[in-house]
Amino acid sequence: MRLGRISYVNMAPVFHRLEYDVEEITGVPTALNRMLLDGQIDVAPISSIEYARNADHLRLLPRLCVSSEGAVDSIQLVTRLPLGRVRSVAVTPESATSVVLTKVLLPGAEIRPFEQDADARLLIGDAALKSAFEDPTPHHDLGRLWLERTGLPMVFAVWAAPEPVVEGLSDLEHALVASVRLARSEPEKLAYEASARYGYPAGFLARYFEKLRYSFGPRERAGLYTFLEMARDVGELHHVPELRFARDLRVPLS
Ligand SMILES: C=C(O[C@@H]1C=C(C(=O)O)C=C[C@H]1O)C(=O)O
Repeated sequence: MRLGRISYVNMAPVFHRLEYDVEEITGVPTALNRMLLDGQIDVAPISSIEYARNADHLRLLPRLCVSSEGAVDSIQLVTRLPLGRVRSVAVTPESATSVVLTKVLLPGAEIRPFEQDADARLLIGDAALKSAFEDPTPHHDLGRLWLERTGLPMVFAVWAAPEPVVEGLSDLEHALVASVRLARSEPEKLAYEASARYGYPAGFLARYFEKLRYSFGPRERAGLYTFLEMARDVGELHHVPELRFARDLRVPLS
């Protein structure tokens, strides 16, 4: 099975002790989004907005997502201006969901390619973590702004598989969930190993992993639907799809 892996430290808990035979295909979110839709990967964590745009031929893993309830640390809008005065945002090419989240939260701002000058810059993943750690310019955490606006968690990524789904998908999901559980039960080991691999201080990473959520429960699903409705309202989605899960395929047709 070809399994996508986001090239950021946010995947460390999911792959902490993954006991399943997979070929790992690593990339930034927009690269994994494209590879999954092109059929080069069997299952991957992809940007939640990209799932919604292609929901009619994808199935979701029901137990996993990448979300936060409040500050996430790794999705940052960096600007010297007060947010209310930001008229343009240069966005990282690695993100799909957070670009739309920026449009939802700052509907008046123009979105520009990363290379261009703008009032603010949108960073995600390890670049956002590093910037929040090193750059004294004010950073606005989009997970926190989303919670203040809606009272809900923000779902950045979901695990999706193209239909017909690859065999063994629910066993893989079980193995991913077991890895996250084990990671949660030994947070120091997780933080030290992730620190050795990704190069951030272990204590800093331990705090980061506490903010990230991987279980895809009712509150996360409510947060996702709310985000998709708001994405539709700003013209970034034609319609809000039903969330269709891989598990549903097990129900016998009769
Ligand atoms: C929390 C994160 O969420 C990421 C944000 C994504 C996006 O904006 O499209 C996609 C995948 C997630 O890994 C992060 O990587 O920092």
